[in-house]
Amino acid sequence: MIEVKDLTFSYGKDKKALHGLNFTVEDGEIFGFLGPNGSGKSTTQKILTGILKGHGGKVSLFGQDIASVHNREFFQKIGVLFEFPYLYSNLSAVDNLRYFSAFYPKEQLRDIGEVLEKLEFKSDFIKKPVSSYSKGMRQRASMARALISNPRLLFLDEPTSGLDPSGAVLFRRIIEEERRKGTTVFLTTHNMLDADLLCDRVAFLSSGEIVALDTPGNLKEKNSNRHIRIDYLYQGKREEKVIDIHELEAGMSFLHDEIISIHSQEPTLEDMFIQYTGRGLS
Ligand SMILES: Nc1ncnc2c1ncn2[C@@H]1O[C@H](COP(=O)(O)OP(=O)(O)OP(=O)(O)O)[C@@H](O)[C@H]1O
Repeated sequence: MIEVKDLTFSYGKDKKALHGLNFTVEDGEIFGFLGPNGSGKSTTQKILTGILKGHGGKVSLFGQDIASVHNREFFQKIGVLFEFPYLYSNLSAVDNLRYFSAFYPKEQLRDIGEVLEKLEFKSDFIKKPVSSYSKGMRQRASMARALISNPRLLFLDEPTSGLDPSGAVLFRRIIEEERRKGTTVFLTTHNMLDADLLCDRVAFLSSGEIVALDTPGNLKEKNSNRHIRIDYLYQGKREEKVIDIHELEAGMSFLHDEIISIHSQEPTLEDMFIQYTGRGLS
């Protein structure tokens, strides 16, 4: 679906933002693109969606080189939810969606009411201007804009930002539903939970370079120290012990009266990111 080969980009003469990225995103995959501020995520996303011109290397979407496509049909297959505001703030959610729907063939469109309902959009706000919405309602309207055209490829930038926990769960469910339908998703995020729960594979970006690319499970497993923490009671006192997972096969060979809990100390995706890049995600 997406093929990126030796992708470079410079802002002006001396500001090199991307240093030769190589990756592919398969059809129907949720691909996570993770990196701290300034690592080059937006630059990559803008190149992939045709907003930013003048890159080096090759970027193909749907088997076509992005540098040589100019037709509307190509971009009609793409849906985007970007962080910068791209809704008309003086229009309501419905009027925004009606306006943007006009750019797509009728048979491709979803029903505006159904999409807003799926996103649990509060009905009192449907006709109020976007400028009066909370961040969460704005995010729902933006997601509706991304989904209204039934895209085959979705670019989502921080989709759960500004949502409360139940809103984030709802959005993750919707993104998974899209995957089940066969939609390919390119997800840019700082949110490690989203990346871990949703992504088939993730790329870690640092200073314009991909420093790791694999499934979240493999990234954690490859680097796991395979330790287990045991909390237990001995002679009326609470104690804690960290043992290697293989020691467990010999049983609980230390003195104890009662085991309280056992936790595997698997690294998180964020631990892995820090290990690969030496930096956190903020
Ligand atoms: N318009 C611009 N002019 C000059 N330099 C830019 C411009 N936009 C981005 N850069 C630089 O390019 C590099 C990559 O920036 P980019 O915005 O792609 O990073 P990012 O990972 O998306 O960061 P964030 O998480 O803050 O959005 C940074 O060093 C940034 O300062």
